[in-house]
Amino acid sequence: MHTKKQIVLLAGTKETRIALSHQLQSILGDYFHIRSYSSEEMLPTRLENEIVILSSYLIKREVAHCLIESCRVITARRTINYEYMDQLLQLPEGTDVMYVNDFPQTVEQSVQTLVHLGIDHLNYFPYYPGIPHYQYADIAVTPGEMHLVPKEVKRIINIGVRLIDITTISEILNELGVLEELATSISERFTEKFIQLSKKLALANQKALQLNEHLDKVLNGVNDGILSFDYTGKITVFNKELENIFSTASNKQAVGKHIKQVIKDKELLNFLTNTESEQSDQFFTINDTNVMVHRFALPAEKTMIATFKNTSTTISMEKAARYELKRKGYIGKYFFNDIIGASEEIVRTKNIAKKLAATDLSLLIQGESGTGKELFASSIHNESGRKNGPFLAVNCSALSEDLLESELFGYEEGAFTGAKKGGKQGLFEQADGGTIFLDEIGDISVKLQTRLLRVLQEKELRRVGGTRVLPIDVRVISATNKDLASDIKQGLFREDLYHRLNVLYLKIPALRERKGDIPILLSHFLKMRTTNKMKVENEVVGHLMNRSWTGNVRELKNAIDYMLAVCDGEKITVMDLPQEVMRISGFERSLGGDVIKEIATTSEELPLIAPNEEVAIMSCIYHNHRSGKASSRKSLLMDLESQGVKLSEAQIRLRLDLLERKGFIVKAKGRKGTRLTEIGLIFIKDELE
Ligand SMILES: Nc1ncnc2c1ncn2[C@@H]1O[C@H](COP(=O)(O)OP(=O)(O)OP(=O)(O)O)[C@@H](O)[C@H]1O
Repeated sequence: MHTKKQIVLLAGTKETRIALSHQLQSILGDYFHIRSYSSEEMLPTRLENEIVILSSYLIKREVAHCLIESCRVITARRTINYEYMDQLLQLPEGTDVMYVNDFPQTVEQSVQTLVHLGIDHLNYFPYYPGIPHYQYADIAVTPGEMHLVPKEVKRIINIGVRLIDITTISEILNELGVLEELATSISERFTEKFIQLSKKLALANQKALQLNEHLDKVLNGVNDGILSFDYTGKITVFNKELENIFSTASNKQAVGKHIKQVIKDKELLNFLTNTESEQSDQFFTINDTNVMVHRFALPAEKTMIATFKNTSTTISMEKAARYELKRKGYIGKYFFNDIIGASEEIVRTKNIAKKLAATDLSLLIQGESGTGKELFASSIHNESGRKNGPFLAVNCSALSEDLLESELFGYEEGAFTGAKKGGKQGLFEQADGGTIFLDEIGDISVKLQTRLLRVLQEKELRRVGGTRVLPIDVRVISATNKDLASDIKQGLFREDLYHRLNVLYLKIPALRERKGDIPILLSHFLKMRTTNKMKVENEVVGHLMNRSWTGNVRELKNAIDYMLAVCDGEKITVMDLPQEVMRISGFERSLGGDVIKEIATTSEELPLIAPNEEVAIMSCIYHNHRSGKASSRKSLLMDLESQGVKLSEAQIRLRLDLLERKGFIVKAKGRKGTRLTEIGLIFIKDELE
């Protein structure tokens, strides 16, 4: 049997032994048997008559004891492993790197080899264990000696163990007497390696080109102008939008030029190039286009970047976004100007509300039903920093607990039977970046209170049936007409939630506390509802003023709508008042003469009964009624006189007419005389008590 000739490889470390024996195996393995040892592991005791290859002259002394003179020793010259060179070639020109190896000599040799091979675009700083001083760099390059790299280094490039060079390989082949035979295939093998490396680099280059083209498209596709230039002032990016703003012929022509050749506006140039200034945004008008310029530096790249935002496009984009919100109904309809009233109470409340709008804190609005809580919530949103975001109003008492939960927090697909495919966004998610108005918050169940508390605390939510946690940025304005403090005492409302909602507090005054606003609200709602110039009888205003308006402005608005519907022509008379207004206003009389004068310009001059006269007449009719007598004008004249109220018969007739219009009495001719109605009876009994 033909036995293969042997070669022995002696190396210092195990890693070198493996790498070099692998290299020799791939070249000579078909012809020779290769044994390998390292001094780090175990060396053979004695080598005789062998062809021995030493990995480096540095190990000569270490291995001398096992080499007999009869051995033919070849010390390998080593070179870098081309397979990994692409990593170095891809580093930008002038990059600082530390070159790390085990000894000063190996470091020096390797760096020299790299430079000779043309990999000379990097700044190499030597490093080996025990080096007295060294220059630090973020990147370390090492031929497999990763463990020697200082810890603080950010990136390590392993270029692999240095391999035996082609001259040593030739020497070995020569020694073995096979140089002629194998020279061609071996040099082809080396060439193949170079081709592989070139291929790798070409591919990387191609990828970089593709990426560049892609980035070019992205830069030219964006709506903003983008400019970048290096610290010498050379323009590196000048996108299409910028070409439009500056009306330059082609953005390609600007790239490579000095910034001063392209931008002539001194103030803009100064803003872009002044590295001392901390200001990063400034407004400019360039060729009639208003732009907001934002600049920032990339110090590591020695580059300045500036973006140019066309403000009119931004405004129309904002308008489009607002339109979209409006289409969905997610917009605050009311502004502070829509809150009508000149009373001290409402003016003060509006002033406080404007201040609260400037903050981003949760707010609890308290007020009776119909006082305008939603009006205030919407106005606060529209005056706040969130005004361009959505405003969503939810009436918490209008929905069942489960429905309200899924409406507020949304749900994932399959959360419950009937859940929509793909799940559903909740109102909180849809209000992101804006304000959610939770009306009638006092009506939500304890379960929902707990969920809401979590959302307010964590500023994130989980949809019903979901595990994903979604961050949310929503200002919560809640409102109630309940006394939440007493609900807390009774355990109906969580105190911790109350404090979260009630960071800020606003109380809206009831309409009866600011009756002076009634005539203004009346004329406002009339203007809103009709283009006709309506006349209103003074007495109507008197009745409106007398009522306590438990339903507040909403109730007043409804009453006005009613009167407009039933009135004849362009005049609202006392006959048009809704019955309940008539009935109750009798109890709550606090007629203000001034107010009547205010509205008098648009109303018919109708005399009113002075309150004392009204009560006097009504009490006379009442006494007659109790003793079963009818009241005639004549008897009333005498009865009134005895009470010290002096009125002529004609004056009494006029007043009786008015009392009849109010629904307090019914006049009949003859024996029946004037009688009290049910309402009249209630009124006078109440007055006399
Ligand atoms: N000061 C005001 N000026 C003009 N309109 C008002 C004013 N206050 C309330 N309104 C009107 O009254 C109606 C009720 O207002 P809003 O819905 O804001 O009251 P609310 O307090 O939120 O009621 P609820 O407690 O029933 O939810 C609305 O039509 C609103 O436009």
